[in-house]
Amino acid sequence: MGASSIDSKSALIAGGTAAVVTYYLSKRHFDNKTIQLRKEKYDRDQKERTAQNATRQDSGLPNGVKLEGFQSDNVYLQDLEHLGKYFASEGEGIKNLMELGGHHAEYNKLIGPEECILANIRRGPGSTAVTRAFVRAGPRKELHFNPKKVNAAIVTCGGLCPGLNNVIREITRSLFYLYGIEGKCYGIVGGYSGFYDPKTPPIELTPDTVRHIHNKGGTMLGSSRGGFDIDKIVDFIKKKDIRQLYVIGGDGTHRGAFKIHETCMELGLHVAVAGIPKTIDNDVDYIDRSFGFITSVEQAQDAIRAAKTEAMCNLPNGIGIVKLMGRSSGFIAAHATLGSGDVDLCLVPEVPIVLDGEKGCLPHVWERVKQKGYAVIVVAEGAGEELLGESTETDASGNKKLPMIGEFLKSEIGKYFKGRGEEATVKYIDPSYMIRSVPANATDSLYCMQLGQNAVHGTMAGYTGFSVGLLNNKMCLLPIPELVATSPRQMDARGRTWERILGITRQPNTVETGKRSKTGSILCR
Ligand SMILES: Nc1ncnc2c1ncn2[C@@H]1O[C@H](COP(=O)(O)OP(=O)(O)O)[C@@H](O)[C@H]1O
Ligand SMILES: O=P(O)(O)OC[C@H]1O[C@](O)(COP(=O)(O)O)[C@@H](O)[C@@H]1O
Ligand SMILES: [Mg+2]
Repeated sequence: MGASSIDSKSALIAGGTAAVVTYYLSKRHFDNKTIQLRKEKYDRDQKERTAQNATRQDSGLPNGVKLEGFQSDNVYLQDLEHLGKYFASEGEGIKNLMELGGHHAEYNKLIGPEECILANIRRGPGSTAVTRAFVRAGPRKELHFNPKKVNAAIVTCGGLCPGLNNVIREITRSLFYLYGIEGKCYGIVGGYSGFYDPKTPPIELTPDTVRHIHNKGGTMLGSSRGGFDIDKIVDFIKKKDIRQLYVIGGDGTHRGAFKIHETCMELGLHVAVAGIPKTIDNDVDYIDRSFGFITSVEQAQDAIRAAKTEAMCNLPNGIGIVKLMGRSSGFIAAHATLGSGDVDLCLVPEVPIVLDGEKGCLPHVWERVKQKGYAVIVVAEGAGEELLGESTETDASGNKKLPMIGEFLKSEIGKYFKGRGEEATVKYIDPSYMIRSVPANATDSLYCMQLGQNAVHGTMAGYTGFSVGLLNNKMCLLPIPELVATSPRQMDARGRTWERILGITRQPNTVETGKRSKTGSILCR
């Protein structure tokens, strides 16, 4: 293949007429000239996107391309990277199994271009009705990949979360059963380092090997922090001829996934990278909630019930403290408090802790104990940094280590009661790892199933650099850079959730006037 025909093809692709070009891309890897041209086009696209977004933001409009034909809204569809811009489709002429009927229902709906999910569904008097929108998830008529040629890999990274196995299972089953891939599906063992660590070689995933895993907590693949070596990861992708990579993890993992996507594009590797947001902290922005979150809230309520029993039965002045996970956001603590209805004090990273005085939490606890004989406290692990100071230590992924807020509270409550001439009987419960290592409940199992299937629909259609999630209760595909830009998200300390907490616990509100939460996503509730 001569350089001139490569040039003319690239020019045609750049001109948007890729469909009429007869491609030579039967070869898996490309010569340097092709790679350079593709990289240049990718860089140009990126620059253009950034410039357009900056202009839109300056004029107060959301990012994305304005969709015409919407009667009552100005809808700006978020740009999603599609491999068809840089590579020929390998799926031409192959019918989507969804369309073929057979054991798939014929009434399956195939998603058309420009079908989208509106990000902002709130409207009020005088609303300007301008909204961003995300690509609707689901099976497409056009396949980008030929299932015969697809090798895939799945990796789980970061902390555990209920539902990881369900997602692994559903991706695997969708690849083999919905699309009939004929290549291999590799399970990368122990997080990103499993791409290259000889001590943890990949395993082969098939519908048989994943058959029973959805009933178990944890991840059959194992997970880890740290250990992201882009060159070695890409070496694996090349060596095993991987076309689709599924990365299950939180904000850190997604940053890594996007680097893999960008590197693949720069090297001319025909690979779709999909993320599936995993975080029991629920701190990935935009999505309604992350999988496993509801299960962990449910588990947290068992701990709160235990704390209440301990507090009620241990005299004098019984107080139960439950510490829950939530590094920079208190979603688990807040939702467990709301669901339980038995909590007298809820402390989260988004709202400063005041110990004493008019707005102090210690006098509040004293009051509640005096009123009903006991009190229950829920505290998120990341709360109270303003009191205890920020740690300079980090874990292998660079996440800050957290001060011992639970133990600190226990000691301060003891001192406060002593200061007022009484003993407090404080029972401290830290159920963290018991909460995130359980199997997914029914709601999360259903969610994981949808996530797994839609991740595969997305890659099969040729989308890349995307993540999948529920937005306003509809499944959609989100560009990873958007997702990580405002993650980890926090609760809005002036929002409805915190207002409800104050209603339930009747604790003093310590949110400073005028203070906004750190992340400002319009969707952060
Ligand atoms: N900015 C980043 N770029 C590349 N990889 C990253 C980045 N941040 C984290 N990672 C990798 O992602 C994995 C999980 O990250 P971590 O922060 O521990 O969990 P989570 O993805 O749940 O936030 C780790 O292997 C870590 O090395
Ligand atoms: O002890 P580990 O395994 O590092 O996990 C603790 C952390 O994991 C989490 O549950 C989730 O963190 P990630 O979403 O970053 O994986 C945090 O709430 C908690 O601080
Ligand atoms: Mg994280």
